[in-house]
Amino acid sequence: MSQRPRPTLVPYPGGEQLAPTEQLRQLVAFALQADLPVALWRLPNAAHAQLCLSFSWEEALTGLPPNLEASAPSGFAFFPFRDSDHNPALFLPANVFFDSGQPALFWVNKTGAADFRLSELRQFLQASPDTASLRWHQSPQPAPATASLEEYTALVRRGVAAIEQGEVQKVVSSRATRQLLPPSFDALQAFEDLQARYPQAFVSLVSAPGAGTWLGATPEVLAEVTPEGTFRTMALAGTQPLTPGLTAQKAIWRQKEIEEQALVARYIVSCFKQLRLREYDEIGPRTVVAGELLHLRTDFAVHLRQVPFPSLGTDMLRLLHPTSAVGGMPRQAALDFLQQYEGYDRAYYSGFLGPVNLPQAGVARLFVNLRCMQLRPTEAILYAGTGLTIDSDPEREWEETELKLQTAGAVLATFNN
Ligand SMILES: C=C(O[C@H]1C=CC=C(C(=O)O)[C@@H]1O)C(=O)O
Repeated sequence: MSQRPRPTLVPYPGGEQLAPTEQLRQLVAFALQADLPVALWRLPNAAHAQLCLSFSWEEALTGLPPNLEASAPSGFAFFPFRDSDHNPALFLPANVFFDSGQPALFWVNKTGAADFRLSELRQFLQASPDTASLRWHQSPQPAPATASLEEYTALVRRGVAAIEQGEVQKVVSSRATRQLLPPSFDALQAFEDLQARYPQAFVSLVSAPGAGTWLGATPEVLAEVTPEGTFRTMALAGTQPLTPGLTAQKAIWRQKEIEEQALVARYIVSCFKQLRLREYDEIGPRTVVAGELLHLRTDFAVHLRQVPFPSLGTDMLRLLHPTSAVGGMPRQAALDFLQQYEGYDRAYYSGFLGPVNLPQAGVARLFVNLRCMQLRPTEAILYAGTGLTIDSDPEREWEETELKLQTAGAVLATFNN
């Protein structure tokens, strides 16, 4: 990978007359009509959305998890659950970066075809383009198989049997479901809606040739390197609905969820051990709210300036994905089980995504792609999974997927009204 080029700040043509959401729409419209990849996101608890646009799709095909060091290229990582020709691992180089909190300008990173594309982009923006209908990228893969209640509960029973037989300790089964898009559906409006609904989530909308278009609001950090030089990750597992009157403080957890989450925490500790790192902070497990759900979460932090592990973020990322919150334990046995029995292609669901060195060098924010949907021209494919343990009840696991599907799915209903 090439070194980080220095960004140039460019005034946004006619930006002062436009709302930032309209500017985002224009930049997306440019990317889509030029067949280029684009990513939009809003960080947890942040006020503004950001955008990364690449001037070349070929350059986005990396095949490798991103490098998180400050000297590495800046861009947006979009990684599948399983890297394959069907679902390529992407790293969208940040040829253009736009922060809707600073709408007068955008950044340009000059690599490859940048000069030519930049003048094309300027002309496009100056011409006040019609952005009413956008042709989002569509995955070349067929829509995945969807599991009925009977099929999913059979998968859960199989998972429990594999645990009983000692083949795996925990496995996270999942399913997809298809829902027709309301005629008035608008992906950018849905992206806005998710931001308003879930201020603490990482909200994203990614559209790339070969991968299709994905929208989601995830609560799970996979790997972060903060501006203060701290590496962070979390063990998030165990689910119960946030029913009226219930609060995080009052939640009571069953043995099943406690064990399920403890396995994820133990897996993270085993990754630190593999790297021979002993100095880490561990806080939790605590109950946290994620939309209409509660989870158990343990937070891990490493102060990078106090330990001799300069590439810890990159090394941990390679060890963590896919974590036992989306695959299982032991990792390979759980992944083999899923490959054999899950019966559909997860694609980018339970992969990871987020900005790296963007906008600030040395800062990376990567999240597990949960509570998400794939958008196709007339339908949305929604995805959800549940961690199984020896005590799993199949119908209850189905119910849990139904609840998780509603997190992102809630935005579809707003277009029906
Ligand atoms: C796999 C998902 O959630 C994971 C994260 C939190 C809680 C989980 C659980 O309780 O099973 C899952 O491990 C999903 O949302 O599809």
